[in-house]
Amino acid sequence: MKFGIEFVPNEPIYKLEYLVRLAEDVGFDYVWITDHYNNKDVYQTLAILAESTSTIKLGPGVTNPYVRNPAITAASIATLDDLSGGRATLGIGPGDKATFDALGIEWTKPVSTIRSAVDTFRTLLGGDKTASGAQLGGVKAAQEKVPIYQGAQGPKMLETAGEIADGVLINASNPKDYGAAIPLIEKGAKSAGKSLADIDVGAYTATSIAKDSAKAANAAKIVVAFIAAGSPPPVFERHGLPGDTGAKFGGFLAKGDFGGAIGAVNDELLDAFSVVGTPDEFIPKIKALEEGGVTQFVAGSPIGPNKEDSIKLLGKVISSY
Ligand SMILES: C[C@H](OP(=O)(O)OC[C@@H](O)[C@@H](O)[C@@H](O)Cn1c2nc(=O)[nH]c(=O)c-2cc2ccc(O)cc21)C(=O)N[C@@H](CCC(=O)N[C@@H](CCC(=O)O)C(=O)O)C(=O)O
Repeated sequence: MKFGIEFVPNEPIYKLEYLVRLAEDVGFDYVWITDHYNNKDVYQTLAILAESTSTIKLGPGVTNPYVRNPAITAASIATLDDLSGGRATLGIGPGDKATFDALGIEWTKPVSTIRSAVDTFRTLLGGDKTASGAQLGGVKAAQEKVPIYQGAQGPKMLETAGEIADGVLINASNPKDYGAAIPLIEKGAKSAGKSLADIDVGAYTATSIAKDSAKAANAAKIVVAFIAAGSPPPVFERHGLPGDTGAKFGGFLAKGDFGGAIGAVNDELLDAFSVVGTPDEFIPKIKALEEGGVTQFVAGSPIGPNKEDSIKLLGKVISSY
């Protein structure tokens, strides 16, 4: 099992730099930096992280092909790869509606747009010219092939990821979600003459680890409330949750009733939408994901009540895994 960690670049860069160096020291293999227009710029953040680390692989987790032209993303990734001595990875997803509404960008044909963007990345990062004549001249990726991961949830996106990407990052924390996703990824891989073994299946989980189980659970509740509010009905069905779960949490959050939302998160919801607990409680949960076909466990927000302590505890999990 590989281990990744996710950070949202919305805190002082020196703090993020410290936490990522700590993650590298305790044994994480990947760091993924989220990309939303209203946070710090993902590539400037990654450049700083590249300078202050030496082994951890790093990249956007995930950017999208709408806010930046794919050729600009390819140049940014080639620059990151150059800066980091060949440690760049590229996480690409269809982006989210809230972003495009706020920026007045039309969100059309996400599957075809991702497909075309990945084709452009592979052409430019490989040093070739696109059909429209774009070519990277002043910057070249350090490594032969920058791995491209696709952020995906929907069935078509999952199948596309299996077909065209080297890895997939799935916003899900429970083995039941991978039971549904993996056959689609495998179908896509096979359609491209690959096998599931060629795809790094990343579980982009809502993680919260602490020495005290209850404190770990409490730190995850608000994140679980947002995930529940944004999940489609088939997900609730898969987890045996009431069909109105999304509307219930959507209602709390729309009113700004975060206390009500947190109070309504029970153990069933925590189990469905997060990985929480003490280090000893974490190991069997990661094992269950691995048995379900996950090959990279990504510790996503909130990570725990105290990020620094939780990264150290995750280091214990990694070293004993
Ligand atoms: C578009 C959407 O795909 P999805 O994979 O479910 O998208 C949900 C999320 O993955 C997407 O919003 C991501 O960008 C969210 N996301 C992030 N989004 C961000 O904006 N920033 C981030 O940092 C970020 C991180 C992240 C990490 C992991 C992860 O899994 C997702 C992450 C969807 O609806 N897909 C459906 C329908 C696809 C569709 O629209 N099909 C049409 C059009 C087909 C065509 O495009 O040609 C059709 O069939 O006609 C499907 O896959 O079946």
